[in-house]
Amino acid sequence: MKKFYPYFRYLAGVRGTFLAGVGAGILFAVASGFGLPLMVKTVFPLIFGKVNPITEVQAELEKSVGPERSKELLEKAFESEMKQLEETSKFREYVAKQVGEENAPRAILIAACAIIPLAALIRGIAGFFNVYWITAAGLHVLREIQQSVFVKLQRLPLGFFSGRKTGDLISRVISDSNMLQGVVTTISNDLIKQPFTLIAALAFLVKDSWENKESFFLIICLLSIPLVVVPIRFLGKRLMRKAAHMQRESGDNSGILAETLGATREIRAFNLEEMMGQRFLDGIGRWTKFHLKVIKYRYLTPPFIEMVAAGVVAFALGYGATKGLTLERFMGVVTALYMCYDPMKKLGEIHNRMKQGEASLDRLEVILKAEEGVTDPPNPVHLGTVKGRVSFQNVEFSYGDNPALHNIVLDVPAGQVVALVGPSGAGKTTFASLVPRFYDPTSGSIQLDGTDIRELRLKELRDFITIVPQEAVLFAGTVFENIRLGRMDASKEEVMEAARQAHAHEFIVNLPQGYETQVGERGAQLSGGQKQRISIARAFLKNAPVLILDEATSALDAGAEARIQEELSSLTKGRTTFIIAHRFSTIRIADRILVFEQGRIVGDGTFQELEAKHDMFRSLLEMQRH
Ligand SMILES: Nc1ncnc2c1ncn2[C@@H]1O[C@H](COP(=O)(O)OP(=O)(O)OP(=O)(O)O)[C@@H](O)[C@H]1O
Repeated sequence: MKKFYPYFRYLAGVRGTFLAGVGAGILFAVASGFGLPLMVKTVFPLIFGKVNPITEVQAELEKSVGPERSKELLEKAFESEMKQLEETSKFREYVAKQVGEENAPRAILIAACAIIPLAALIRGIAGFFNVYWITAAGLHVLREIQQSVFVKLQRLPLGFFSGRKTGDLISRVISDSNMLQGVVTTISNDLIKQPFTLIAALAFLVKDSWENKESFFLIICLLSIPLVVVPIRFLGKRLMRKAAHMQRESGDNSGILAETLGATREIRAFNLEEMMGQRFLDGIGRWTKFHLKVIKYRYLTPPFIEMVAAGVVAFALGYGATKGLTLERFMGVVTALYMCYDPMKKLGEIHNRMKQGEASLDRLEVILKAEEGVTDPPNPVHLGTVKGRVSFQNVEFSYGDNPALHNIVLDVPAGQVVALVGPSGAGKTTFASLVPRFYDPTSGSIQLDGTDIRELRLKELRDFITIVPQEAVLFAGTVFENIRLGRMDASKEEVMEAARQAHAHEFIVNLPQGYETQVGERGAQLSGGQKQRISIARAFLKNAPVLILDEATSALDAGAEARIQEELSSLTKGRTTFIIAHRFSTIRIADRILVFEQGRIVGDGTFQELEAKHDMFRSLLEMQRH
């Protein structure tokens, strides 16, 4: 339960609804725990007054000892029953006066019977509003949690994602928050009503004990509570462990599914269908196993509590019979006892559901409590515009314990086009990732126009930088919307102009709905070259002073590639550009080339300079040419 406390602050936005729900819950509880036993105790004598054993005993006594003495004796033995009997008689007299002696029994019967649906109505309405309002408040809290998780996911450092499966993260956001939603709804249903019903029923038993100067029922009820609580706690702990396993398996299965859906071609090409199918089947098997364990621990509690309750009622029955209890009192007490155990049973279920919810909350908190790493500075510097000079000063960087860059010292004047070359794993991508602060250097600093980039707001810094990734990333929506992502306030003309610059306009207007054509998820309905052009148009539209270009390794046909190269080189004009270069042609258009090897810059110069004196560069060129 403690785990949920920090999230109660989200209730602030729905305080009124929550309090109304609590109020309705208390009304329901009092109507159930106190009202029902009281009703049973008072309505039954009205209906079955004639067969009431006290009235029979009274008649017998009156015959033998006379009315005065009989009243005295009965009052001593059945103090509360006599009072009630008196009230009942007064009520009868009153009704007789109103409707006449003849009609009185019928009127009383109708009145008494009417109390039952009336009480049910009050209880029902209060119960409904309790569930409705508390659920509304609970769902509000859940929405806030989901929103925080989503916002947090967008702020987390890239390192957080590289160690995790996307499917598992999706499962945390969707399945675990759905689980929490289920918990919130169940808890809303019972969390307020049940404890108060228990208290109200106990209050009835206290009142009964007080009036009858005998606390047997209250004591056995109180004594049996630990019998119920201990197993609830024991089973709850196990349940939480199994629920955590179950959710983990669910995350793994989502991982397998996401992987399979993301690699449909490769799976077919390598005939991996059977292997992936088996993996998924094994995953579902494990999930089913843990799910069954969760069900076992969750549903073991209610029968156990019912057994205890039935034992206590049987005990009460035996005791009542030996002590000559009146039927009304006995019925009242048994109803109150039932009203004690039913909430305990439900509270047991709540406890179990909460444990299950805690397991899901734990999984969500892995995201919510993860360190953000790259954050905005407390007092950001505002630059407005920049020319685009980029400097690295003694920059070191490691992925955890894995060093990736060593002592990078570099000054790139505004507008220079720099190609990054080197063998695979040399650190080119890492180097380029530090400029938009996807990661911060482990030591040293990077400056933009002389200002440490960590002093700028992330949003401002990233507004100065355009990234054209290896593979164009398109989002579901129209072609127009996809280009406009470069600058959300761009006009239609500006979007079209950017498309012209990227030589995309021609093919776009030939699409079925032109700029309004839906690109499909991840641009599935466009060719690789078309997607790249849209991505380049987006970069033209953004028009940022710094450009990071990750050259595509997957080759298009020679003609398309040459044209895309053309557009890319026009995109680099006037911008400080870092190209992660894979092609000879690109390396040629660069003003300057940096040669990377094992996280160090081992060569820095123009194409001609490096070709003349840098062995490694020459061997890289050789590899390119063949
Ligand atoms: N997210 C990551 N977590 C841990 N290590 C990483 C991560 N990304 C890269 N590395 C490691 O850092 C080193 C540099 O990788 P980087 O991707 O920067 O090389 P690269 O020169 O761009 O390679 P390529 O040309 O193959 O893309 C490599 O040893 C790589 O294994």
